[in-house]
Amino acid sequence: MLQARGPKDTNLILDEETKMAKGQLGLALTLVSMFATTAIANDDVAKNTSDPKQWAMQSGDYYNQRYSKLDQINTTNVKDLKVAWTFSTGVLRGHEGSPLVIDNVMYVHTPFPNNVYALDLNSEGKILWSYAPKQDPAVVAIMCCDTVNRGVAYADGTIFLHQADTAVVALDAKTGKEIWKAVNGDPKKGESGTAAPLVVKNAVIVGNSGAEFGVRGHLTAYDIKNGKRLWRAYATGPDDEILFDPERTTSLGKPVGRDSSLKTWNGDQWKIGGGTAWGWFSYDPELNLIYYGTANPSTWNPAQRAGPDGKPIDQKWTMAIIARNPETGVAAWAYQMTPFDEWDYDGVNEMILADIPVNGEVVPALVHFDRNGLAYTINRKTGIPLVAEKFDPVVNWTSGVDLDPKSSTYGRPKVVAKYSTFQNGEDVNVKGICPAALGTKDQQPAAFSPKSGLFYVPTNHVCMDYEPFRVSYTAGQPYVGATVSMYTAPNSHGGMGNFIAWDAGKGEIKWSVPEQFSVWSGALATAGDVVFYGTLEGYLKAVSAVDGKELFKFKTASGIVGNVFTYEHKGNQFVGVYSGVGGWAGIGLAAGLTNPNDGLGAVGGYAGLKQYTNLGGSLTVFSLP
Ligand SMILES: O=C(O)c1cc(C(=O)O)c2c(n1)C(=O)C(=O)c1cc(C(=O)O)[nH]c1-2
Repeated sequence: MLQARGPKDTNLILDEETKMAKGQLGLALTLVSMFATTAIANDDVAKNTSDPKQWAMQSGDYYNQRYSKLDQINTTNVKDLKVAWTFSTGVLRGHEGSPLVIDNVMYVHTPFPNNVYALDLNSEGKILWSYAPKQDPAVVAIMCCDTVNRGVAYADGTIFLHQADTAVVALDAKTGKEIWKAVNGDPKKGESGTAAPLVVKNAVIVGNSGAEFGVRGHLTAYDIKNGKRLWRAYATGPDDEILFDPERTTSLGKPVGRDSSLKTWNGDQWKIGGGTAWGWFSYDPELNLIYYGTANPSTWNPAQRAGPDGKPIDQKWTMAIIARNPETGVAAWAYQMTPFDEWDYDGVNEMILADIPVNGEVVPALVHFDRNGLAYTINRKTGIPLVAEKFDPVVNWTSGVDLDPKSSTYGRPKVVAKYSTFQNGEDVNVKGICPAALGTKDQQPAAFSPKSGLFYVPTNHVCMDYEPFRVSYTAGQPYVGATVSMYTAPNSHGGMGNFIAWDAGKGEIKWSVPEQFSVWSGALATAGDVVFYGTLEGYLKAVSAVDGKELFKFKTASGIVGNVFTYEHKGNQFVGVYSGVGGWAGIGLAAGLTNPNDGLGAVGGYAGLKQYTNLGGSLTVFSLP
């Protein structure tokens, strides 16, 4: 069997092909180029993530594989797992992400108010320190999809926290003392922070949230030592602000040319045009590229975003995967999945890097399960899409992606007119669109096992009715412009989710486990051939990596929207997960909403959840007896 590679080679020289022609964009790029260096990955992150006994990054490694080489827990004994210990976070609402484990210390974070705890694993989880940020609670009102936080990052003895109010804070991992704090955005304009930071070399990289408030999306790098801003790359606007080089940044293998974003917007709508970066970031040390996706264009009402001729217009670079140099921020390539979005299919889901066979040839792939229901296998060096297939058969808004390089619609999805929500500018309630706005998959990250060669994907099986309405922009106020109602995918198994295994070389589902609710928890694959995930009812489940057969389940205190992680301590393998129902799917319970159209349509769709679980906030850790 083909062995896929993990991240390695931490000190490579900048790849000639990915070096951007700096200076051509004028002063801004000349300035960012001053920060270019030749060493690449953060050595400490690379060292810690290569030790399977630790869980040193939210995604397990730079490749976002969420795979552990630990194999003490395997398909035979996983049924014997017992709760080893638990920890109450003292906070209710959605608990996303996971703790980190470095040098026998576990770093636990919470949703707003974003408390952090350091627990000493050598002293039965004794609290070494805790950090409670002071934040204006007004920020809660501008968080679209619950008060979630996807976890802290660690490098060089420092914990990096990205707070709800956008502050990026560096804490001394030994003492919890604040080292520096940077302000990344303005909550008064609707900007917030939920995404986990990524540390590459001397930079901590963070995105922003708020595309439901007309926020202009950006990705920003801060110096890990002092919090000084190194570069900022917007998703929309002039070339020197999106850090695209017209001649060297490519899309579908060709230079993007001048004003690649500006010319795809009507007037200056790009200034309130969304494209936030609130998902997961990955990094290839060899190519020296970071990868991330951008969110929806604002507003959700497509008629308000039509071009000057009243026709659809792309709104670049929202809804796109972008590969950037981590030292300069300059883009190597970009690929837009859903031009002129009409359904809120944000493109932010994780990019999993793996070298896998596609059409008989091993390629450096980036695999991305998009909200729009298509799974993309892309050459991560060139940005050329190789495979784009539906990962849920109910997806109906598109008949697929045109992958013919000679075609005038190369790289674009073919939209099924009936499910377009842009009906000649009229506000029509378009029914039966699959998937719903929260996509076939949302923030819940998938895992990849180099052993099986398969991707394990937590998915949503939900459809919607979508009725656009006119909305005017006021800073800091919702700028949504559509009423959505969500419901279980009709004519199927009756549940709102599936947990699937995916062959990304072929673009095929290998097996699929039906679930009653969307699987809003991140998966973990292990060398024990076991795959773990949590459910919204609160089960931690273990299934066989080979055929998806259920091997273990345990009902935790609250619904699970966190990501399963694993580590080893004193010779024993532990598996843990946060419980605490919430996130967009659980917003009804988390925020106490009952009107079915509230929570951007999720309240009605997931109303049944309250029969199974309740609010919580705890960590449950399992091991073999
Ligand atoms: O456009 C944005 O800025 C933005 C931010 C967030 C967020 O930060 O949590 C979500 C979304 N959009 C979104 O579209 C979405 O489906 C979503 C789900 C969740 C969640 O944590 O369950 N957050 C978000």
